[in-house]
Amino acid sequence: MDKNILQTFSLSRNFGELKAVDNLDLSVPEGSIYGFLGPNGAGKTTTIRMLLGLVHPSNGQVTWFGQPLVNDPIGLLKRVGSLIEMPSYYPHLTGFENLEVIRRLSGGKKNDIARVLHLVGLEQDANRVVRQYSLGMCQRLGLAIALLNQPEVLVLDEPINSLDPAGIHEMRELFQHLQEEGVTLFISSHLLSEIDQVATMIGIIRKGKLIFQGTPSELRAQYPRRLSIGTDRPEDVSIWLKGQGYPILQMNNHHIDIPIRSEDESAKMNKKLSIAGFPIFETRYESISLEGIFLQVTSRENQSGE
Ligand SMILES: Nc1ncnc2c1ncn2[C@@H]1O[C@H](COP(=O)(O)OP(=O)(O)OP(=O)(O)O)[C@@H](O)[C@H]1O
Repeated sequence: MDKNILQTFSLSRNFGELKAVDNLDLSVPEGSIYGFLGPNGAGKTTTIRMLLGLVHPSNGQVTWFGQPLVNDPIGLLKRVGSLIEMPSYYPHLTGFENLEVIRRLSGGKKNDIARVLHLVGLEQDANRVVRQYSLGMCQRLGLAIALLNQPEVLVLDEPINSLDPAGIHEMRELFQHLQEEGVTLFISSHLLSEIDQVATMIGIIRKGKLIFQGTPSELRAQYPRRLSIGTDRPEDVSIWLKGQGYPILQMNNHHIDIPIRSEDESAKMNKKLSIAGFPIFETRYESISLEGIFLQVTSRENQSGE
């Protein structure tokens, strides 16, 4: 897992005044499932387009398999499969026939189709027309197309977006299956919860900048705890907390959760709440979910930023 299959060095892209991607240094280890995370508009798609040579960087560079993309884009990208947006299929043709069209165009081998249908678990439905496919099945067909030329890496932009919970679950299992088959996966998402169970590496971007890169356990270790505050006046308390610079992780009729880094910070917060005179019936200092951490990291950047 030490070798990096993909790296970027100070990768940047400006659109006029906007720094859509700002000095990004990504390292994607071979064999990993890399979760590339960020809120909407953070710059994920622009980054992915640069990785695939579809958009020119304003600065910096991309290396695939240790070689600069610009040196041999065709040769290097042959080894990379991608799914950026839902491909347009022929709805009146079957899944198999849609794959056959692409295979012929790309000059692949006939038995490649059976291989990819098996990989994505679409064998049973291969002979149904695509207009009868669910969204999840369409996504899997897209993956099958991306896998046709036996890529060593798959780059997927928001592949789980808008799938139902069962579809999300199936897609996660598929990612793990592909990883077991030796494929490295680079997957973007705006929701950590979609891929936190399968990602072996996480990169988080916010406003074009990389604000975290590491394993899920490193992320967890960096942002370990939250304070759950019990109160009958959650609205007032949340306004006050925001004024103190705290993002709200979660709020309901009786509790507000905020991120807290240490017991000391927790004790200070207890004191401040009491001085402010809010009716607090309990405070609990507890573990935080990865999703909570993601919200914390991205919203903290939001406050300290522009
Ligand atoms: N061709 C373009 N011209 C001008 N601005 C652009 C262009 N493409 C992207 N942007 C801007 O760059 C920023 C990053 O967009 P990008 O699509 O990369 O983000 P994203 O993280 O993929 O978000 P989403 O998940 O919403 O697609 C946004 O502010 C977007 O409006």
